[in-house]
Amino acid sequence: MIPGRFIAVVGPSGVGKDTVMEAVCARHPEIRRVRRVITRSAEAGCEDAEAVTPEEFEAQVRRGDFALHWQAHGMRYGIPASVDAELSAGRDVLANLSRAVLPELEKRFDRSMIVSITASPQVLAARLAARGRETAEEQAKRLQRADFRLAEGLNPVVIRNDGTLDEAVAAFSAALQPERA
Ligand SMILES: Nc1ncnc2c1ncn2[C@@H]1O[C@H](COP(=O)(O)OP(=O)(O)O)[C@@H](O)[C@H]1O
Ligand SMILES: O=P(O)(O)OC[C@H]1O[C@H](OP(=O)(O)OP(=O)(O)O)[C@H](O)[C@@H]1O
Repeated sequence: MIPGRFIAVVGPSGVGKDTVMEAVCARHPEIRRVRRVITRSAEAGCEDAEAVTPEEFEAQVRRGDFALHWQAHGMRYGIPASVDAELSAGRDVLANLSRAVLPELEKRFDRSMIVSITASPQVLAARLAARGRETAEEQAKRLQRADFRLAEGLNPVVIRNDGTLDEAVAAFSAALQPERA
């Protein structure tokens, strides 16, 4: 059985990662979206993640429950190691990762793919304001991190999402095809 791919979606806050991933999963029901574990209160109106306290998160780290984990925006994020079972069954999985954790990605999974979603700084600012999930100060902090450079040697598929969502999803779907042909 060929293992599935870990498809990592990355990009600056507000670029549309969650939105694009939701649309891609709707178009490709065979791809599983990973349910992340985050020390963020569930009511923050975000993706369907498992909300835990920092203490619970640390306990899971110590138990080796995560395939990947990282800190960002004053929170901790984890990819459950249970993702290995999906991959071993030949299913592709999709998750939003920090750009900083990508070097670990390729070491941890036999087959991985990086999709880097981009948009102009003006679009990012407008989208974060429209989303209204963070305070103005938090939005400014996220915008400062917008041009974080990916590590050398990675080979991301780059998809622009400053047009319509359908255009970005079509490009994402096309990027998946060669492996799925
Ligand atoms: N192509 C698009 N056109 C217009 N609005 C978009 C587009 N993609 C995403 N959005 C909106 O931009 C905001 C940020 O999208 P989101 O998926 O939360 O970004 P991220 O997960 O990268 O932070 C949301 O309000 C979303 O509805
Ligand atoms: O290191 P970076 O590549 O800048 O990413 C920082 C964080 O932003 C994303 O999380 P989240 O989806 O909670 O934030 P977002 O919706 O604002 O992108 C991503 O999963 C990281 O945890």
